Amino acid sequence: MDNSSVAFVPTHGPISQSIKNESRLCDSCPLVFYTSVLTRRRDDYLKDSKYFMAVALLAAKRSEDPNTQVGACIVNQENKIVGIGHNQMPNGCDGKLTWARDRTKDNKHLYVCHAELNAIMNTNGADVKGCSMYVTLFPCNECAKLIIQGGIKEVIYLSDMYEDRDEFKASKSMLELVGACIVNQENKIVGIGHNQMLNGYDDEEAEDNKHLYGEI
Ligand SMILES: O=c1[nH]c(=O)n([C@H]2C[C@H](O)[C@@H](COP(=O)(O)O)O2)cc1CO
Repeated sequence: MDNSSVAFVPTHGPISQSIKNESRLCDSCPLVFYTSVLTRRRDDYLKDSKYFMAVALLAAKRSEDPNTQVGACIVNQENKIVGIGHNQMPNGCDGKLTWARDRTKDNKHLYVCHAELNAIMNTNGADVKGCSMYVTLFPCNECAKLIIQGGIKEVIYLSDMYEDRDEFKASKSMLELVGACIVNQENKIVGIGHNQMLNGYDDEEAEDNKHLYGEI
């Protein structure tokens, strides 16, 4: 028998009990030969887009912001993660600056480094050109500039809670100017791909590929 396609499962424990009917005992060892279930590819594995957004969500958990935690995960064209970031105070300023929101006084917005900026800075020298960014909150106008100038081809985001604000309208305009928009109204995940970097990735294709972003 070709052992490369066979999984061994101990005869004791709940799993062996549940599969016994489909199994036969090995003559020479106290293991159950189990060939029919554990050699099949499972369908319920974490797909790429969900995994990368989950990484962004996990990164967000590291943020000390008392109001909004944001995470970002940059993925290259080989589907490898090249940068992860969350919103945080600049290095060395931790605990020394206010997290207050009120813009009329000393406030966090003057200091905080956004998740997108940190993800780009955390790439350890990797080029972000042609990469995709998974981010838990739609990028502001300043982050959109970084994304565009860095050559990131696609932004996939979860929340668009500040969509009515001017910074976010400006951000969307800039990203739309350089790319194609993919909208999945149902689960609020939207991708914006930069046309010139996606080689013929047009609106129709984008529409067809909506399913790629799935549910998170
Ligand atoms: O794209 C973003 N990325 C990002 O990291 N942030 C950070 C800055 C703040 O720490 C926090 C937003 O705070 P608030 O929701 O209280 O205004 O999220 C905010 C945005 C959107 O402005």
